[in-house]
Amino acid sequence: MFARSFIRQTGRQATRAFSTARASNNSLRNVAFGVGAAAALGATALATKPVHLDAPQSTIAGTEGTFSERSFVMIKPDGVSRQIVGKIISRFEERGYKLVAVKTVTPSKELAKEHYIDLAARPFYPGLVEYITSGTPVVALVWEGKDVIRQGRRMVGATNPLQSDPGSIRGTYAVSVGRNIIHASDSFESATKEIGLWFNEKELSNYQPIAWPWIFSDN
Ligand SMILES: Nc1ncnc2c1ncn2[C@@H]1O[C@H](COP(=O)(O)OP(=O)(O)OP(=O)(O)O)[C@@H](O)[C@H]1O
Repeated sequence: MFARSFIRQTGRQATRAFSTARASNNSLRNVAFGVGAAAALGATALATKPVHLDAPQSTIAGTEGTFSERSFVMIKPDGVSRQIVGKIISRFEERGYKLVAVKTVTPSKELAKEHYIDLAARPFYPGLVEYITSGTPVVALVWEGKDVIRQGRRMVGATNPLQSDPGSIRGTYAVSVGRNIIHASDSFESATKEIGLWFNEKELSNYQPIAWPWIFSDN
């Protein structure tokens, strides 16, 4: 009962939170669009049916800004080789995030290059591809929950572990920027690209963790 009402409530809250966040940005544009639309549809349309330009984005990364948001996280070969996979997974589980997919992958050069394609012009790119394709596998993960992309990045810490907060994953386990243990999506667009690159839809699970009402409810 509690869980069921939570699911209904979280859906409403997510919608509400999303509408609030978007409302201020979009109100002027909506008014402008609404006036144009009203001319086309007749004045009644403007009075009774608000027109929204930006619907929440829904992709393989869930719906941005809601409880279904997903992030792609990868434990890199150094994390696997150092046998801290369980510790890293525990951090996300203990925070309350839902594990939606997990697998070990020994990435091909093509996959590693595509994953880091935005960095192709950087001098460290060839070494980065070598590192990710060393032959030791990575652990590819998808996590789901409220604000998981932003919070995931905070939990991972700054790119250079010497600048990562001490409590973060990189700040706890890493020292060198070239061996920084873990990757996490940095935006909804990146999460969409990365989850789609490493997983197909059928590999992503859909279930309700029993503790979620205790983790995500707002009063
Ligand atoms: N100066 C560097 N020397 C060597 N490797 C680097 C350097 N800068 C970044 N890298 C590697 O490239 C990865 C991608 O760099 P990016 O700038 O996208 O940081 P990030 O988003 O924190 O990292 P990631 O994408 O792995 O989560 C880093 O995690 C690190 O492994």
